[in-house]
Amino acid sequence: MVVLSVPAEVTVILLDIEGTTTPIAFVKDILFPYIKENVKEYLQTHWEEEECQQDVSLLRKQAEEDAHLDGAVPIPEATGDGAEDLQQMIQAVVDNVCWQMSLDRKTTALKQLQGHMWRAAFTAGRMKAEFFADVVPAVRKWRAAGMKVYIYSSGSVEAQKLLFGHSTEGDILELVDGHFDTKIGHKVESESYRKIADSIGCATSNILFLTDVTPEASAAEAADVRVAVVLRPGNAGLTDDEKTHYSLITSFSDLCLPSSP
Ligand SMILES: CSCCC(=O)C(=O)COP(=O)(O)O
Ligand SMILES: [Mg+2]
Repeated sequence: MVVLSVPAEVTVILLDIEGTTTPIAFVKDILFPYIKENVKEYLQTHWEEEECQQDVSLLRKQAEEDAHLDGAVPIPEATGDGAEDLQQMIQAVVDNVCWQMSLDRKTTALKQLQGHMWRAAFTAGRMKAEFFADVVPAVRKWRAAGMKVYIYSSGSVEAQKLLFGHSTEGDILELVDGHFDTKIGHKVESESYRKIADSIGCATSNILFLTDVTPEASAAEAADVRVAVVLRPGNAGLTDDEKTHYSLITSFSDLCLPSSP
């Protein structure tokens, strides 16, 4: 059943991942536990590698910014003083990552490390990303109708590509015209949506953003982006005011493009 007519000026559909294309349960029960269970071993194995050192530097910088927060975990600078010092530092990174994850923080530092850790699991075929059944058919239809489809997730661009490249629907990366993450700005800040429009080369009013998170919808709307809030099994409930204010869909097939019958 069609419940939302896409405004004629919309040429770009911008998709959130968790709670929109992909069940929250997949992220919370599979992706995130993988990090918590493997972060220590990952750091011990990859510590000497340039990529891992860059991840640790970014986490340390984030920890400095977070110093004022309750329960924040500092990451000391390396003293180069033996194996014990190294193990202490690795433990501090582990504790910092677990603390950030306990708050479901969306920092670029955390998301970058997570993306690098998931790479091994996805490329080895040990993990496949789940997508709601309506997602792939709808995206194919939108693209056939001339729409561009972009992703904007707090998950790093690298992690996004892993999910789309290794999904239960196969490699569906080719269905996406481009990816944005928190490097362009946070999803609850309107400026991020203006920058995304600039980067795509369109007006914000040409974009329809689909998300499950109302503070993200509100930030996008303030930037004159068209918005629909996606209701999926397992998503957080909406207040009555939010239900009245936002266009709501429960499936991508609820969207009717201007030229659709
Ligand atoms: C795309 S990586 C996995 C999901 C993730 O880490 C995350 O933070 C999801 O954020 P979203 O903005 O897609 O809700
Ligand atoms: Mg989401």
